[in-house]
Amino acid sequence: MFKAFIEPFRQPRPALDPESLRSGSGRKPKARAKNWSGTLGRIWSYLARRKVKLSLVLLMVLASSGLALLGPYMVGVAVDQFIAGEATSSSWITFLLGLTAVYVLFSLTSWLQNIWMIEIAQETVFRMRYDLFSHLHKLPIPFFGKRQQGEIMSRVTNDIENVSSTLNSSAIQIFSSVLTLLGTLGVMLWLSPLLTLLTFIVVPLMALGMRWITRRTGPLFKERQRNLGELNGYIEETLSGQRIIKAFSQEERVIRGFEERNMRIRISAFWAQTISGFIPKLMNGLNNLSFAIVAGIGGILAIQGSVTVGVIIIFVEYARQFTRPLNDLANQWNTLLSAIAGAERVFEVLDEDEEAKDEGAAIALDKMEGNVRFDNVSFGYDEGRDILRGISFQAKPGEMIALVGPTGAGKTTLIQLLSRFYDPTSGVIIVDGHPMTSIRRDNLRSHMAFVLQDSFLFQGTIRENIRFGRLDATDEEVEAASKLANAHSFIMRMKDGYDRVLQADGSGISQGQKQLLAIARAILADPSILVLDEATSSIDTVTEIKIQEGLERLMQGRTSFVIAHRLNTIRQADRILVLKDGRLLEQGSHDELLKQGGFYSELYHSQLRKKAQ
Ligand SMILES: Nc1ncnc2c1ncn2[C@@H]1O[C@H](COP(=O)(O)OP(=O)(O)OP(=O)(O)O)[C@@H](O)[C@H]1O
Repeated sequence: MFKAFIEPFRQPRPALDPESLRSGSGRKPKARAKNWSGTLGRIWSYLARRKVKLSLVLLMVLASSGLALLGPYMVGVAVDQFIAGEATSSSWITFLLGLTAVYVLFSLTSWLQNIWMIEIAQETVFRMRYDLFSHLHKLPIPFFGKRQQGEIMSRVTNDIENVSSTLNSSAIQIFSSVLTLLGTLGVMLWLSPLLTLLTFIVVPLMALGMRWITRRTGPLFKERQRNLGELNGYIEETLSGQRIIKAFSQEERVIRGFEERNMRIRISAFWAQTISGFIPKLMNGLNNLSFAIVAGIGGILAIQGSVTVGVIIIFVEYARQFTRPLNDLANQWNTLLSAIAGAERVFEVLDEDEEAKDEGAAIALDKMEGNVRFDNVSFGYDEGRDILRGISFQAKPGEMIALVGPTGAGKTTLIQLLSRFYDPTSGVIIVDGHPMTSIRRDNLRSHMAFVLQDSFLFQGTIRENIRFGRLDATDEEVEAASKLANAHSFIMRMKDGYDRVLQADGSGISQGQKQLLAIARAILADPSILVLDEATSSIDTVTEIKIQEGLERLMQGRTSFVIAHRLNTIRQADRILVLKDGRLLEQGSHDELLKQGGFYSELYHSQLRKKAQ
């Protein structure tokens, strides 16, 4: 009967998760935090926004930990009263009602602490995620140039998720485990120091046993993780390279490769789990040993009269109870470390300097003529290594400027400066008579549009993708732009027409069609300065003519910078800038440059020869 009341307090002992044993007693943190206190302080600054609720949570944790101790204690006291013959029917009823109240309150306080903490944790990560995402969009382009996209993604998703799950459960669990351990120890010492010593006699054995096992399973789990990582990489690689695999009939070989890797996981996982499977058995065995010691020696002490039966019952229950927080602590500790390391990685990004603010007196131009002058401009991504050297040229409004040169010459870099993703290390870029740095970035970019080789499409309808050029454009304007871009007819042939949903990776639409959409988008944006990156990939002649027509319409009346790969497409350019090793080697019209008989003429003739072959 008493047992029925005690049970609710005895939370199911978590069988140690073999996964968590990879690094000893808990999940191995991916990285250790470098600045513990600083990071904790910053997490606190988020949590502190909900001080009142947080205080309530702490109060509930205190209450539930206390109630978890009170239950077994009341049972012990009642047993002593019963043995001493002091129990009356009214004291029984009081006891039963009291125990029921303790049980109900325990559940209530545990429930409240959980839901309030989840609320606080979710709000905290909501804000962190928001801060991180909005900060990411204020960071300058060089930040992205130096990092892998996947790595940044992992900070917004995995690292934040790590903080979230730790705040949700681990933080409370660690706090309540410490409280329960200290409380249990305190009450036990107060009741009987000797029985306390006997109860805890098995703890060093548990620690030694765990160490012995985890030292063996740790490397096995690591190996399994490595094998798993290898398998995941293999799956990703073979799925993305599916066309090539099929084209070269390599399916069998790929499946054999998978089988080998799959088998390696099977073997390492078998040993890791078999050996770590001993842990719950060991814990159980030692727990029972502790139980037997307390019951045996406690029984002798009870016969001698130095402790009561009630005290033994309390000890037996507490002894069963204290392994839970011990296990919890072991399990949660590394999760906590990993979350702090995750939070640190999030704060690292938050500490990155935003794109420099525009100068106080920065101006916004209502209209841009498109007059661009580079005046002795030099630039390098890394200090001391110039990529562009002393570039000077002028583009008058409406002119078409072509950039040519071998790969790595600096054509894209020049465009990056024009868009002010980077600033020159020396020299100045003048737009419509104003140094570029004195024009507000957003204003400058609003007068520009880009049609790049690999035009980016968002997941959404064709209409939405075109409207990205000007968000307030009407449906009619979107269609008019598409007609000018030569995109309308292929859109209308598609199922759902303008409402056809495109995938972010651009699947379901050809490279040429993507270019036509990008041209429509740029026409809609109606920019003064255009940047075109000519497609290198082969596109069928009909589409190429369409693209060319669309581009010509787009370029009319705008200053255009065209990165050209096929020299015959830029013969009509007003000026061709020939770049080589970051220097402006030659500039002039097609005919002028051919007459000069320099590098351009060499390039042009070599392309002609290749075509003829
Ligand atoms: N983010 C970057 N950080 C450091 N170096 C870079 C970066 N981007 C480009 N570079 C280097 O700058 C040089 C010029 O590159 P850029 O992309 O401007 O050449 P490009 O003329 O456009 O070449 P391509 O025709 O192949 O596109 C190259 O040596 C390249 O390695």
